Amino acid sequence: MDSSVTHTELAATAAPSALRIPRPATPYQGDIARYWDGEARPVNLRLGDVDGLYHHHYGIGEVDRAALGDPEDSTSEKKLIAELHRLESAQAEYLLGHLGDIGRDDTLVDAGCGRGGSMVMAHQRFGCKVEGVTLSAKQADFANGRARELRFQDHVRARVCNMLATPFETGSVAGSWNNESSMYVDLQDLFAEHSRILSVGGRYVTITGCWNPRYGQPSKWVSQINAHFECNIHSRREYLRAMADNRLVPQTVIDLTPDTLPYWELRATSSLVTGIEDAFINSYRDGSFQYLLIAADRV
Ligand SMILES: C[S@@+](CC[C@H](N)C(=O)[O-])C[C@H]1O[C@@H](n2cnc3c(N)ncnc32)[C@H](O)[C@@H]1O
Ligand SMILES: CC(C)=CCC/C(C)=C/COP(=O)(O)OP(=O)(O)O
Ligand SMILES: [Mg+2]
Repeated sequence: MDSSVTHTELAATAAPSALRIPRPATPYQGDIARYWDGEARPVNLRLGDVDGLYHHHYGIGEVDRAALGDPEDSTSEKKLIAELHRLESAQAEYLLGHLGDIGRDDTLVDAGCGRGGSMVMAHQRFGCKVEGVTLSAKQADFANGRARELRFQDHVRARVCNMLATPFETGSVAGSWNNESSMYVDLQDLFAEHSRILSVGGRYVTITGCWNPRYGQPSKWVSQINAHFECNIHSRREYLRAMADNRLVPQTVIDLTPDTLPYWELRATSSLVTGIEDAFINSYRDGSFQYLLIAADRV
């Protein structure tokens, strides 16, 4: 990304989203739309400024200590931001790697697309069309602005739309995903809509935080995360039950909890902390909260 163009300038150039729904379906969705319309955390914008891929999800993988250099060095903050961003982009690549064989003529759907970083990565990886939906007009405008910047606008499009009621034709989608966005909706409703738009044999993937039924009930840390993001974290059991009820049969379930802890431990040392780091670290460590990838086939 041209380093002279930062997110602020870019957002100013984004044309109004041409695709808006009249209003959210529930008062809660109106609150979530306002949350994301108002979100401008440095931890998200400074990381996205590294290369123009703006994420609202967390990282996985080992920290590259060599890339961090000397903590006393004047460039250490910049290197730390780049490393956190690398881990967040690695998470998106990992999700995309579980979509299976996607061709250039296929369509993918990013359900809860944020500022569109994963959509750009999906188009770069598969050459296909990528449709994104978000409740936030600001996020849709930003994502479409980035797509124009990259001249991807013919293949990457975000719209303001409820992921539970999308305009996509039944059976028209080869792959779809929720990247840290399933905790804002009812899972039966969510998987019914993914099952509708996916072709038979299509692939659904989610990376999500979920509370661990072995712990018993949501821990206080999980409650803190819910309050911080105004979301409603589901249990691992609910995911698998709602998928099975909607013709989505898990092909892979991977516990990424050990893989995301290094990201959180590094983030907790940065100047970009938001105050939620301890809740994630403590809940991952005490086993009450898990970070999962689930890939399922539409049968
Ligand atoms: C934590 S962000 C994740 C964004 C993106 N998946 C990423 O990985 O960067 C959650 C996203 O879910 C979207 N969202 C929440 N509820 C939604 C709904 N009912 N319909 C569409 N989008 C929704 C929000 O607008 C936001 O873009
Ligand atoms: C795993 C769970 C439960 C995630 C909840 C959804 C969420 C808000 C993700 C990160 O968004 P963000 O990147 O905007 O958050 P932050 O500001 O903390 O980086
Ligand atoms: Mg973030």
